[in-house]
Amino acid sequence: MDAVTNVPVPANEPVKTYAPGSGERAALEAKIKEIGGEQLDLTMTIGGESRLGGGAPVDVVEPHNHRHVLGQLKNATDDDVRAAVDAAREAAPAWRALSYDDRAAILLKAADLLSGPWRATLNAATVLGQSKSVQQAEIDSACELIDFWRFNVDFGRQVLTQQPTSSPGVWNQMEYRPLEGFVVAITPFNFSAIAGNLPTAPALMGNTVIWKPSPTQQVAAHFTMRILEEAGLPPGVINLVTGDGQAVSNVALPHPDLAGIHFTGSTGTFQHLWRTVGENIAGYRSYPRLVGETGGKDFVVAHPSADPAVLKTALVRGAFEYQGQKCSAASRAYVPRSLWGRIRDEFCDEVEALTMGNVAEDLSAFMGAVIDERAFAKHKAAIERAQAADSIKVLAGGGFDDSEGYFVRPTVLESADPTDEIFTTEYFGPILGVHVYDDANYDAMLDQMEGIAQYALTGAIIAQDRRAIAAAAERLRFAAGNFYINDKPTGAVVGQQPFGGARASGTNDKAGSIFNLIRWVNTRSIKETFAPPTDYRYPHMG
Ligand SMILES: NC(=O)c1ccc[n+]([C@@H]2O[C@H](COP(=O)([O-])OP(=O)(O)OC[C@H]3O[C@@H](n4cnc5c(N)ncnc54)[C@H](O)[C@@H]3O)[C@@H](O)[C@H]2O)c1
Ligand SMILES: N[C@@H](CCC=O)C(=O)O
Repeated sequence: MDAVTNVPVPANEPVKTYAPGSGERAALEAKIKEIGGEQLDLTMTIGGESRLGGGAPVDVVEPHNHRHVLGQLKNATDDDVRAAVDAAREAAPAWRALSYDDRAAILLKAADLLSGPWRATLNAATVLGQSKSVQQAEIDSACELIDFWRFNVDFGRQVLTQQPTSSPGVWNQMEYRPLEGFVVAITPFNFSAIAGNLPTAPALMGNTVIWKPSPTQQVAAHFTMRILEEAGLPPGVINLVTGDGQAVSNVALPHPDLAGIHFTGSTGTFQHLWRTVGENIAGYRSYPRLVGETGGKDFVVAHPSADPAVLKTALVRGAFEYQGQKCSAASRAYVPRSLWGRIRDEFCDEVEALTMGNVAEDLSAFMGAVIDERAFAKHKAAIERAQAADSIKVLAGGGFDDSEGYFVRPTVLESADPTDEIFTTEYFGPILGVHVYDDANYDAMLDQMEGIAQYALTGAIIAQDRRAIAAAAERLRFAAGNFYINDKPTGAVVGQQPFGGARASGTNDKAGSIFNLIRWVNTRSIKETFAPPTDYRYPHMG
């Protein structure tokens, strides 16, 4: 039974349309009604047992209708996290003793369950809990998560096949052990796919995990855990703890068996986690692997040769889909004066016309609400500052209303000062800063914008002149980990555009790729000599 197997060849999950009258739309509507009509107990799962955390309760609400409570979680306490650490350590020997194929089969089954019977549930949870439009939910909680699970199985297999050469009389092998200890996965609110990928990628490579989702993503995280259980994930392999993460910081991060952190979220939180590890560095059994994908100040650069319709579409979709709450969202644009004069009014009219509302009731809406009160306050403050600044013109949007949901209108700000904070600060909302440059200053503009923000996540060049494209690609080589030519800077697809950025945007280990999975193994080189020497003397000794 020790055959070296091939794993199924992965292909990207097709995106369903949810057109009016379609079967998938009817199934989604029914699930939205069902989940929206319940009050869920958003439990932890520790050692396979579901129970509520021991700390303060947190209501999880619909962002577009914040009086409606979807369920309640309780913050995990230090004792809860200690129990999760114990469960992860207990489950580790049996989990790593399973073959790669056995572990992979669980993720492949989870992908099939999500592609079929669980699709409407996870999409409905993402629409309700994170205020994604149906189209944005489908590309995230269905397609991207299915892709992560199927493609990672193939990428992990490729890691295992990397073997050294052997000279005559010797057999050299590379063994891929899991890390010695447990991995902590801490996940953001904005992508159900990222939340599902971060704990399962280390688990696939044989590690056991403590998973701490964002409270505002907990409804979808809750169902993700149920899918993994139905797929056969043994108890203790992934232990879900709920809440704000304080107890994880207190208990799991300084633990001697912390073997790695798999994080996606803000730059500030990642730096806090890294600092905590640094402060405890002498106490660990091994150096913890730190993998973190964080913030962005993503750009669209337009050249005078750009196709105006391509530019407008890249800006509208890139900046405002999912309310600009993608780490990849276009939040600054550099447009030549000649082109801006031609597209500005039409572009701003399109932005003003974008539909925004209760995405769970109106499946045709383009946008929903921003995630919570804190995000709303941040965006409101940024817009009010811009409205009060002489150097900034508010060209579109500028409105906000939190009476029913946390609604912020898609907003376009123009400033002649390319150092203003609208070009440097991640607002993580539907706010786009535009700087208009003189056509003759293309090169100088590239030099200025290259390093003005601390991030290097995504960026796009919109141009038809090949020399202009080449100049942007070269000068902005280190300004983005994902670079797009004549496309929006969002919407990376697993297996096609491995995703991640550098500088303050993260460790760039490219989620959903072989480079990420390599971080979750600890290699052992084995040399076997078939006819070992029996005399210590070398020929030159005579
Ligand atoms: N580069 C990427 O791939 C990528 C993808 C998605 C989101 N992001 C970034 O994520 C951010 C938005 O997500 P967010 O608001 O959920 O980020 P966040 O940093 O506020 O939270 C991320 C996670 O960290 C947890 N957390 C916060 N403080 C903690 C602490 N002291 N100890 C332990 N856990 C703690 C949160 O509860 C959450 O689970 C943006 O900056 C965005 O750019 C980056
Ligand atoms: N991978 C996603 C962004 C994830 C961050 O929020 C994209 O490419 O748009």
